[in-house]
Amino acid sequence: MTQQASISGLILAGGRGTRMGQVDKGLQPFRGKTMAAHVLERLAPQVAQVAINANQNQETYAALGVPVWPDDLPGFMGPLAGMETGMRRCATEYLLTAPCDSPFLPPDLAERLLTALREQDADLAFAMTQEPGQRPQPHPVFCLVKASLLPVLSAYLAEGGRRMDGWYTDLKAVEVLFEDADAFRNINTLEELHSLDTVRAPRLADVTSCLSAYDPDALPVKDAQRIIREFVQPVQAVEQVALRAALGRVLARDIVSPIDVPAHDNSAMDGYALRGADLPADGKVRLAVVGTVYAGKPGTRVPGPGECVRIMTGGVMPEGCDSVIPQEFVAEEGEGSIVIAAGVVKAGDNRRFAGEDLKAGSAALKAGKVIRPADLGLVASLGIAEVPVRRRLRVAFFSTGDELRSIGQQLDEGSVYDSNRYTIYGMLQRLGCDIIDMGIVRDDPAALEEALRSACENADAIITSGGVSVGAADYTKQIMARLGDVTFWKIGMRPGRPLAFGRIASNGHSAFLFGLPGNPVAVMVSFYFFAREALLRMMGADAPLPLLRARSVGAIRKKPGRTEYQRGVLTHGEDGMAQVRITGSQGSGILRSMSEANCMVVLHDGQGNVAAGDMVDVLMFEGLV
Ligand SMILES: Nc1nc2c(c(=O)[nH]1)N[C@H]1C(S)=C(S)[C@@H](COP(=O)(O)OP(=O)(O)OC[C@H]3O[C@@H](n4cnc5c(N)ncnc54)[C@H](O)[C@@H]3O)O[C@H]1N2
Ligand code: MOO
Ligand SMILES: [Mg+2]
Repeated sequence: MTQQASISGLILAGGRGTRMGQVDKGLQPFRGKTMAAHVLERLAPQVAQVAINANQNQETYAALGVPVWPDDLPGFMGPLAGMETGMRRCATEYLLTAPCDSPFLPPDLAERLLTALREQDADLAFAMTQEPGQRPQPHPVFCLVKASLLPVLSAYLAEGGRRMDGWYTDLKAVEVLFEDADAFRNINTLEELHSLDTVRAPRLADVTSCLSAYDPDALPVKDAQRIIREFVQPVQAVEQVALRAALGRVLARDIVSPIDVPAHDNSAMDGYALRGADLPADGKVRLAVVGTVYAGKPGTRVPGPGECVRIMTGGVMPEGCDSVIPQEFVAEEGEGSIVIAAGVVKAGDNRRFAGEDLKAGSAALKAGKVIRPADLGLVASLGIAEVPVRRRLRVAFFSTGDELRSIGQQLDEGSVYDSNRYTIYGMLQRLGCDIIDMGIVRDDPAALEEALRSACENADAIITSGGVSVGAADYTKQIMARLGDVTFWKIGMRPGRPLAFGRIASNGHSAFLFGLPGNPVAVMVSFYFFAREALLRMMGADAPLPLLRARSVGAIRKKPGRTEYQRGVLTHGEDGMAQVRITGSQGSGILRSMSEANCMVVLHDGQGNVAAGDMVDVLMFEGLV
């Protein structure tokens, strides 16, 4: 959907929440965030900017990253006072209001209200729904209004008017019918809020029940990936950032080109612009040179038949010219004229067309793209200074295990330095997440519970390592299961067999959880093949894992029935073909062979032993986010 540049959004959160027992409605937790955050996520993509009208807890609202405006008028006059403030303060032609307790508002609200308002030349437009067999239900708080009507509303309030549908009796208002009545549903009581929260959130069992054969103790890699993919949900919040700051971020909306690129037909060569009709069929032709065009300095002279213009690469094609002969192909360059031989260039050669790179109105970049250097250049070529990106994903992580020591601590008998927190840090950093490193957590139920709860309350996703297999001192699984909807898998793969996955909740916040196995190579493999895609999905990105094909230098032993990931080094053979050899020992605790590798060989479920010379799939580490 396109952003409506002429509309400001205003979330009405100025009430006192009497029906919710004096709590601030907009700040009530609902499916992992506040209600106001849900409304903001839905409204922001539809308008140029959003503000929140709130008369209490303003700092908490401001943390959502948008301006907070209290009522300009005193005395809690209700939603109209919020609207009045919005109309006074907004910098656009129109204001669109939505209440803070309507987390399902339609994604095309702004577009449809604006279309109706303009088509019917009205002053304001608001939503209306009609359920079968019932009266039409107007929703005047979902209202698009001309900001210039402020004096009308102010006068109504000054006379003591308070009704949402009372102030516009002398104005032209249009009602716009929306099909989905649920989209306008507001949540008035805490019970309603909680019941929706539990009823609507998908449960793991709903997802796993779609698989024809589901065995958590022997789950194929593809099934685990599918369950994870279907269960996680993207964060919705969008922020505008300066172009350079968008590198590595996920584009939230399509970038539509406002101009043709290039803007004019121009020359692809330094040479002479001419009329194709003047090119000789045989022999030679002499053309008079009547001017010079530099890039950025168009000529004024329109060459006639038998004439040409000296032109530089990028120079605007003069009117009437459709071809360019590069200067080195000109047979003779004389005083004020050139000679061209037949067959050197054809009519139309070396001319670049306006809009051949991008046409005005076409999507230059699609939402979901992770922005790379070429994309920065492309957006710059359109003259666009800021781009909408999804907010960064917050990921908390910690290691579990009593044997772990942090760098700087004494390595006493039987202990090991914690390396997983460093590999996980590196992998998350490459994905562009905001990371919260929570250190090492002891194998102690209270400590684990506290760490998981705190992670859950502060992050969108949690990554832990260790404690997900069957060991005696592992409380991790118990606590995870207690805090939410978590399942424990044995995946048909090596390394990385045990994996915990699900969602946990604490104090109204929820977060997706990836409990990765403790072994240092297993943790990386599980991250790359499960967590990576899920986190990218949560970031709103579309970034599939590209596998290459390479010839295996040696034979590889492989059991059919499970996926094996072997560390490899990819080079090029004498014939120029990609070839891969396995690094030494493949034990799942041997990090050195992971560090020496530049790729992983992926041997799929059905595959058996690989003979030297067979082709295999390979995942390159370089360039992997
Ligand atoms: N009887 C069975 N034993 C094991 C099974 C099994 O199915 N049955 N699975 C094995 C597999 S496969 C793996 S992988 C590991 C995973 O175990 P946990 O996730 O419970 O991890 P831990 O027991 O805590 O640790 C395993 C191993 O990794 C070292 N480790 C842990 N965290 C770190 C860290 N942050 N930095 C460095 N090294 C770490 C830890 O010291 C252990 O050596 O279970 C197998 N056992
Ligand atoms: O598969 Mo474990 O994950 O061998 O190390
Ligand atoms: Mg263990």
